[in-house]
Amino acid sequence: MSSSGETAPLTDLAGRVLGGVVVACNDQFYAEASNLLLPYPARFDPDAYDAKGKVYDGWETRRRRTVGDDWVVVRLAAPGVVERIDVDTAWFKGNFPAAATVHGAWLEGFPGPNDVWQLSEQVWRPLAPRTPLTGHAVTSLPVTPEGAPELAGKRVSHVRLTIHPDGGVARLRVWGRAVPDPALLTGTLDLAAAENGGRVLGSSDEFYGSADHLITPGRAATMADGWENARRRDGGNDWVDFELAGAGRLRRVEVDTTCFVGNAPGRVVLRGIDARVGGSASAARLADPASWPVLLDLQPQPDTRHVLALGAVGAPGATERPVTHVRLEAHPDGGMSRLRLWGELDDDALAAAERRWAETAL
Ligand SMILES: NC(=O)NC(NC(N)=O)C(=O)[O-]
Repeated sequence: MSSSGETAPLTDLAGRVLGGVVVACNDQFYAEASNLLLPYPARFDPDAYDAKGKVYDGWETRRRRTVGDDWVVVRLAAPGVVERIDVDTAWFKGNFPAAATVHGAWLEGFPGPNDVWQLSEQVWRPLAPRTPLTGHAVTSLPVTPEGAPELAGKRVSHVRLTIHPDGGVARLRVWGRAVPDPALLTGTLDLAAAENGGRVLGSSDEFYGSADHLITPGRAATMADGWENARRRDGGNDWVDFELAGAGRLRRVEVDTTCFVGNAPGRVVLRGIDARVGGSASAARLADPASWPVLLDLQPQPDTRHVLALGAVGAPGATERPVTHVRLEAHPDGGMSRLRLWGELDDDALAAAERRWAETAL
């Protein structure tokens, strides 16, 4: 899922689909903290009760009878610079927290729940100051130099949401830009993958499913886990634009229509450009993706993972030209579960990733 604010689209770095995970929390008596990261909007069944009480789709702690606050720690799917945090109290109307505070930390390795409990308070730096919440509403907490004097513009691996003093939160979204470890960007990798720094810049239509799903890890379990537009009736075609992890040459392409049985595209076209080339003309070229050179023109099968050597089936020269941006066209419409663009970063793109890693270190 991406969020387009006033700037370029952001990635939900905590999202479960991408690989975010709850590492620890101090209480989840009524409802499990892992629900915070689910991709779909919180559900509510007015008649659902269990042995503990009302069933909620979110994280809910018990009513505190001691001084203190409740907290949850989330490992981000990819390290990144956080720009905004959304705290969604959907359906928590008489039991939402009075306020929330968010901290971030850079934690090496893969600390487990016991490690997190033992962390010194000093490792947690403010990301968003204490902010009042309201019931059944999303409160957006921007990360600003004032509210996050140490972390604005810096990468974190974990965030901690503190609720004051207790209550329920349906969803937590941590919007930002992934900053992958450059040590993981060598060799042949998926240059479109969100965890490698690729992102969706825009799409024609996400009526049934987010285009961000195309670049998440693993394979789709159901059609809900893919990109799906509505049936198109105007003679045009649907599309998704991607910015890659950096400039690179593509070798292999994976066009995965798994789970799209009666609604896969009739034809898939991939186009790509190197936005670094062309000087002042490059902005105009970037703005006109329908004119980018074709890399691949394919008639895919439904419900099939097509793994293709671009040198063999792609357009002439498709593996020779570096690309920074790719457009996926679905003709005339239709859904897909994943798009993988395997290749190598150019030396200068890898050097840029190394600089970004260094600049964003705390
Ligand atoms: N009706 C409720 O939601 N009550 C309590 N919560 C649950 N889950 O039952 C509470 O105290 O917040």
